Amino acid sequence: MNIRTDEFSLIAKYFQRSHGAGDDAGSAVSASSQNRSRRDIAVGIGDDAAIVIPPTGCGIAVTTDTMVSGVHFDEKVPVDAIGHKLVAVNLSDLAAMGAEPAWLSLSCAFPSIDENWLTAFSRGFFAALDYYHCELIGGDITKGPLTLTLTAQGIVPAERYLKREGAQPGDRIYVSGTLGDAALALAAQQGKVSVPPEHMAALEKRLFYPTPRVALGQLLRNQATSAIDLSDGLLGDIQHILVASGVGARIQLDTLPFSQAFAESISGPDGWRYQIAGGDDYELCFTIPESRCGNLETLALQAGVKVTCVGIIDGSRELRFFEKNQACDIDFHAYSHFQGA
Ligand SMILES: Nc1ncnc2c1ncn2[C@@H]1O[C@H](COP(=O)(O)OP(=O)(O)OP(=O)(O)O)[C@@H](O)[C@H]1O
Ligand SMILES: Cc1ncc(C[n+]2csc(CCOP(=O)(O)O)c2C)c(N)n1
Ligand SMILES: [Mg+2]
Repeated sequence: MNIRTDEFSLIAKYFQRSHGAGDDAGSAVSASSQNRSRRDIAVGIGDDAAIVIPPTGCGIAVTTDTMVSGVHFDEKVPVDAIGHKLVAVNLSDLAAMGAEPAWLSLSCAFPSIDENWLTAFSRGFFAALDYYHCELIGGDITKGPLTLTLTAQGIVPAERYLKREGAQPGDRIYVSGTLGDAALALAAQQGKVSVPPEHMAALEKRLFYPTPRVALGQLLRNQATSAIDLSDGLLGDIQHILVASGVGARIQLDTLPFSQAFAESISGPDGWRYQIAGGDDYELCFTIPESRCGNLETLALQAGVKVTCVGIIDGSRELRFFEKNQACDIDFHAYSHFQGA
């Protein structure tokens, strides 16, 4: 008797680990015999809920991010990149807490079943998941407008997680990597700005395949006083640190890190809009006492990314921007879903 409905065969074919993404659903094995890469999963896909066994003395960081067609991606995005980015944006939030990614749950709404789309999506999704040694432990599939929601759980030693709260006057403000590439790529795709064609691929790579700063986040557990990941743009996201910590900040716009492709595409004040207000960077912003800055850049490079000091925390409770120590007025806003709605 064939007891499968369409949803179950889709799960078996595209989301159940042991089958490999895109394999034939007919080769399904029971959930209990899955070859899981993690030993801390007692019950994975296939039961009413998953059961995970966290290490003793650790906290679990839990985060959720949704990606909606037309809002977070459009037809210009390669489908495997949608899978990659869904993992990356969630792991970026875990990185900002100093957590080690572990278990993921995926909820999907599909308007119809497109097997080519599912094959490409699951390829990007599982490649990212394997890279970060995470496991998909469950999810949900329904019919509806294309919407993908991932819940990620990560392990963090109790009391050693990072928070938005904790920045102190005098702390230096750092960002990882470079800012603005993804937002510039999106603006170029939308015809709002023109970019030299030879740089478009490098900029789009940052939009399509962001890199969550997972190793850096864990390294900062012993160093940073506060941290956040940059999804809406530094201008908006740093405000969350300032409000949570009850402090202010001065940012030096001329110190914001940029890629070569960005520098050769746009410069000066025109670029700041993309660097601080475009969003989609998925870099970390964190604060650290000056006394701990000495070997920070070397440590960060060991974690695979450069970090750059872009400002200082003060007691003003205001966010102010400077260019070469001259105050600058900023008349734009970070990314917001309901702006003007
Ligand atoms: N619908 C909701 N119900 C309860 N809490 C929510 C809801 N939406 C967001 N939050 C919580 O509000 C806080 C800020 O959420 P937000 O989605 O802005 O996080 P973020 O990390 O700044 O952005 P991103 O969505 O890019 O990860 C988080 O603690 C989040 O868990
Ligand atoms: C087609 C398309 N339109 C707009 C954007 C830009 N964008 C969408 S959501 C978001 C902030 C983070 O989202 P959230 O706060 O929901 O995590 C940004 C910067 C995009 N990437 N693709
Ligand atoms: Mg975040």
